Amino acid sequence: MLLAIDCGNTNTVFSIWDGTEFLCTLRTSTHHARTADAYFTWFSTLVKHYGIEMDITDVIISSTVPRVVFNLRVFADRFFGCRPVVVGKPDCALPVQPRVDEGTQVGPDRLVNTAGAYDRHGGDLIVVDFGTATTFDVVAHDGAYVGGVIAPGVNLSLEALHAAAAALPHVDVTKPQKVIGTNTVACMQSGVFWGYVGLVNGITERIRAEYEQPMKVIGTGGLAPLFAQGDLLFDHIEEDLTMHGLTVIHAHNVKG
Ligand SMILES: Nc1ncnc2c1ncn2[C@@H]1O[C@H](COP(=O)(O)OP(=O)(O)OP(=O)(O)O)[C@@H](O)[C@H]1O
Ligand SMILES: CC(C)(CO)[C@@H](O)C(=O)NCCC(=O)O
Ligand SMILES: [K+]
Repeated sequence: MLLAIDCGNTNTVFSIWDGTEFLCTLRTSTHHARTADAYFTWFSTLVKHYGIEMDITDVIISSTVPRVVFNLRVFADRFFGCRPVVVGKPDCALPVQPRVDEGTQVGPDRLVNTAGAYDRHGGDLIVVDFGTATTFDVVAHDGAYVGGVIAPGVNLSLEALHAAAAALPHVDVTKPQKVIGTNTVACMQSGVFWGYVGLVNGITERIRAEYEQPMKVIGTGGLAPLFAQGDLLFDHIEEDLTMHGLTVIHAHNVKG
């Protein structure tokens, strides 16, 4: 069985893949100081809770936070006796090499999303991921990552408003009843919700114009379904896209 680990700047997600389906998906906050033993205590407790027969032989890691990789390597080695595949490291092969400016370190999560989306949909795609940042990844006809867009994340924008303006409270993102807010919270929610609907619409439209080929738009990340309520933003929404991409890259490395 494969353990796929996706470390974002905010959350780290573990998923167990038995070759056919994901048996469970576990989420914790990302902390570089968490030790291998702490990961295992948390992980084994939840796996037992869900009654899963744990038989992990392989581990693959994608991390946008370089510092967490050390303890995750120790975790894989100590508890599963394996050397993990780490996306973005020289010894991890990608199905297709990215085509970007020399010296650019593309976020591993974007490479993983690219591999997962190309496997399911073929090329000429825009993948929109609502994580700590909102990213747009352009996937070429042959499955290469060829660039994209990085915008501030939804929760980050709300936090920035709260942090910078004394009278603005902390609010959660949601679809507001009306565009014209009649209280502070409703005004902030409208700004963020309709602002991001406009951002996604505007950027995908401009990417399409620049790319000059028909493209499909795939939404992923926890907030994709919420924003899809605002407009026809996506051709598909796939919450497990990053995890799927990890299984694709792992299979590519085992085979290679
Ligand atoms: N299934 C879900 N339904 C509703 N909200 C979700 C779901 N999964 C995650 N979220 C919320 O959506 C937001 C985005 O989650 P997501 O996992 O896509 O990115 P993140 O963990 O915030 O960022 P990163 O991956 O960069 O660490 C988070 O606030 C999270 O709490
Ligand atoms: C943009 C984020 C933070 C999104 O998780 C991540 O992909 C990252 O750190 N990227 C590095 C820069 C780049 O992708 O061009
Ligand atoms: K993510």
